[in-house]
Order: sequence, then C-alpha cells, then structure tokens
Amino acid sequence: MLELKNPALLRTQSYINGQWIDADSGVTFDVTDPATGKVVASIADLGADETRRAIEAASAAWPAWAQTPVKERARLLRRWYELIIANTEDLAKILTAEQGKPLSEAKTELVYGASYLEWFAEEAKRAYGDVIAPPANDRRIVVIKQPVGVTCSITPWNFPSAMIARKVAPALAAGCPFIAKPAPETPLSALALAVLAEKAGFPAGIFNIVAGQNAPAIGAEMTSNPLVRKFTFTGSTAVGKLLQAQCAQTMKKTSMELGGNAPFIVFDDADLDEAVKGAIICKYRNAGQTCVCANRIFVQEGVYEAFSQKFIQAVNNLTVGNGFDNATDIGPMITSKAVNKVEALVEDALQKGARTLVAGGPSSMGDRFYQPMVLGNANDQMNLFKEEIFGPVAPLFKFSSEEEAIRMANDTEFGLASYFYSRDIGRICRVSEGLEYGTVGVNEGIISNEMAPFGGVKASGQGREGSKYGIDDYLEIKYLCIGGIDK
Ligand SMILES: NC(=O)C1=CN([C@@H]2O[C@H](COP(=O)(O)OP(=O)(O)OC[C@H]3O[C@@H](n4cnc5c(N)ncnc54)[C@H](OP(=O)(O)O)[C@@H]3O)[C@@H](O)[C@H]2O)C=CC1
Ligand SMILES: O=C(O)CCCC(=O)O
Repeated sequence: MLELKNPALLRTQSYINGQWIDADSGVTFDVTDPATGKVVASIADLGADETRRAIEAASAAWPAWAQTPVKERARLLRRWYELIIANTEDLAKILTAEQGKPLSEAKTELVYGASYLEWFAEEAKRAYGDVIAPPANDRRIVVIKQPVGVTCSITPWNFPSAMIARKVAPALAAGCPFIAKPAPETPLSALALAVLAEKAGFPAGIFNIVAGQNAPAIGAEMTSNPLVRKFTFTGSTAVGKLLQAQCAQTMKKTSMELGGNAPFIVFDDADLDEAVKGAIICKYRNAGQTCVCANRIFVQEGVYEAFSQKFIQAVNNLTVGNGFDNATDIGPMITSKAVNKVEALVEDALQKGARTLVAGGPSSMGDRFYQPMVLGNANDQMNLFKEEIFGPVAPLFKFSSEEEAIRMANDTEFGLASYFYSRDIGRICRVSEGLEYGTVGVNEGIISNEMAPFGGVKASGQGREGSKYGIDDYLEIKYLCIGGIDK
C-alpha cells in the first residue's frame, strides 16, 4: 500500500464535468506496479459513452471559459502549478508505483510537467494579434487569435504526468476545454492531476479525465465527434497515423508527437567525458523508454576505442532495481512485452554481426527487468538502425567523416531529437543545419524544457509543445476586414 501524506490524491474514478464517476458498466481494470507485479489500484474502465458525455460537458463549458478574462485563466493555471509542486513527494510515489521509473526521476518529471503550467500561465497573456497595413484607406486589417475549442488528448505511459501537462497547459491558457485519455498502464498520475485541478478551482467541464482500457473506442469518439475541434497525441507513429486519418473526416486541427530514432554523434574533437555523461543520461533515462533517447550512437573512428572504454565503464556502474530503492538508476520496463521487443532487436543485431560490449539483457529480478546492454560493431542492416529500441540497449556505430555521420543520422523516416558532441564551431554550425530533426542537442544529452519548442519533423509528427510557439497549436487566427472607415 502506498503511504501518502495526502491519500486523496490516489483516485480510482474518472473525472468528468466536475464529478468523479464510475464506468457505466461498473467494470474496473487493475493498474500494476511494474517492479513487483502487485496491483496498485483498480480503476473505473470508461468507454465511448462516457467519453461522449465528457465532450458534451466540455463543449457546454467552452463559451464561458473562452470569455473568462485571461488573467483569471492564468491565475488558475498558476494555482494548479503551485499545488503540484506542493504535492511532489506524493505524486512521485504514485508515478513510480505505476510506471516504475526511479523516484528521483519521477520527481524530475513532475517538476518538468508542472513547469508547463507555470509557463503557459504567463504565455496566456501574450496571445497577441496584429494590425496590418490595408491595401486601401477605407478599410483596416485586424488579426485576432481565438481558442480552437474542445481539445482531446491521448498520451502514453512513459511520462504519465508530464505528457498531459505539456498539452493541457497551452490548451487551457488559450481558452480550450480539455479531455485527457491516459494510458491504461498509468492512469493514476493523470487522476491525481485532476484532484489538484479541482482544488485549484477550474470550473466544471474544463479539465476532464476519461480512463479506460478500450483505446480504439475512446479514440474513435474523440476523433469523430464534431464537437471536438482539436486532437493532440503522443505515442507511436503507427497509431498517430491512424488517429490523424480518423481526424481528417471532421477536419480537426491535430498535433502529433510520434516516434523517434535519435542519432547521438561523437566527433573526434569532442570532450569525451562530457559525451559519455550525455550518452548515459540520454540513453538510459526512464530505462531507455523515451522518444528522445539516443537510439544509434555514432562514434568517429579516431575516438571509437577511447569512447567505448569510458562508456562501458559508466554503463557497468548503473544499478537496475525497484524505483523506490535509492540505489536504483534504471527501473523496470513497462511490460514484459516491451522487454521481448527489445530482445528481438538485440538478437537480430547479434545475428548481423554486433559484438557484445556490456552483456546486459533479461534479468533474474523478473520479466520486466532488463540489465543495460552495449553493442559494438553495429551497422545499418540491423533492425535497430531503423526502429525505436525503447529500452536500455546502446548500439555503437563507427564512422569516418562528417558527411558520413550526417548521412547515416538522416537515413531514417523519423526526425524528432538528435545530438552531437564537437568543439569545432564550424562543424557545430554545419552539422546542426544538416541534421533533419526538430531538435538538435549540441554537447547536451537532455534537451527538454518548457521554454523551448519540442516536436518533430518527417514521421515524428507535427506541432510544437512548450515555448512561445506552443500556444499557437491551440489558437485560430481570425482576420477582421473592417470597411467603411472613410464614410
Ligand atoms: N513518442 C513517444 O513518446 C512514444 C513512442 N512509443 C513507441 O511506440 C511503441 C509501442 O508503445 P505503445 O505504448 O504501445 O504506443 P502506442 O502508440 O500504441 O500507444 C500510445 C497511446 O495510444 C493509445 N492507442 C493505441 N491504439 C489506439 C487506437 N487505435 N485508438 C486510440 N488510441 C490508441 C494507447 O492505448 P492502449 O495502450 O490502451 O493501446 C496509448 O494510450 C514503443 O515501443 C515506442 O517505440 C510509445 C510510447 C510513447
Ligand atoms: O518520450 C517522450 O514522449 C517525451 C520525452 C520527454 C522529454 O524529455 O521531454
């Protein structure tokens, strides 16, 4: 049993129109701790009907919310932020219990997610319009920005709190009511956010959570209901494409934050100790289960041996265990299915010539644990060159020239995050401009923060979360053509 200072944060019902509700069917599903397999809570299993009611409630609440003075919307967002910060210890325990990541990482995620509420409380006040020079003196061109309208989201289990916060903050700031469907593995963090939203004082219908196991049914309602004007998704590219196609029928505005295949390039002139530090955090954070994790580590031939040795040593120092144990660097993976997917990629790589530099692999601790692994001699014929590993396995590729590194890095359908280490200013400019990615980390292995625009190109999606650009995804531009001025 989780020991919380505020046990009210652990909710099992969903939150619709300011009410905590059970499923119409009365059915529940279990959320389990990936480290122990034990049931943490049984959650009301909602479906399409409850989703429709949430959408109708949000739609009814929308006009008043859009008319709420922006300073009041900002005050509520700020209050929500403060409540999350005040409850970080409890929220982190809930997050680790359902997701598995080490408690310190859970705290980092909560503060990171909350920072979007703080940021967009401020940005809400800066949704500026424009006055444009007209073609003739008898009229004026004025541009105003208005909320898109009812927004629905579907988010994954890897950042159960921050992925929702990153979406709901700009939506509410812009004046759009919001309905979130959390991943069934990790609904508790989302429901805890709703407890605090209610306490912050948001009106009924403005923030709703629909937790349920039937993602296709809930997703179908969200993407087909004409009352929904905006749909935002984080998850795999395959599911993102499907949901985007569903949204096309009612021409919804969409934001898609999809899969990645991040290159992490170490050039001959890099500071190797810094590169190793960056690679460790970038690869092994959240047990390798982030869409911005280094997927392919390219090392220039002159430093390949030296980098490998230092990297191997650092990986050997990582401890796998239960996220509640202070010594743990890497928690369990989310499911045994996720472990099997990683294993299949490793077996394919070994068959195609990879060398084991750190043995790692399935762990005696249980079927969701995976010891960190390093593979050398990787090549572009291996499946892991093209696919997201989403686990604690680091393949090292050797390259000789800058051109080759850029070509291999871009040889993928994805374009989310990329990283490289170099101290040559000319190379830093050339490579930054040559990488076909939404984000480039230069001598940095951690790139996300609320002040910067996060998002991808190519099959990694569209739209940006965070920064001054993030609110645009939730605003429509309206042009006012004002005539009769000369009369
Ligand atoms: N960009 C990123 O951050 C992420 C990338 N991934 C990539 O995807 C792989 C698979 O992970 P997974 O979690 O299964 O990712 P998915 O894309 O399958 O799932 C993400 C979310 O979408 C929901 N979903 C799935 N199918 C549908 C549907 N037809 N209609 C509506 N919602 C749907 C899921 O619910 P449900 O679980 O109930 O199916 C979940 O809440 C990972 O190994 C990784 O490579 C995964 C997560 C995040
Ligand atoms: O995996 C993701 O979907 C987001 C990565 C978290 C971050 O670093 O912002």
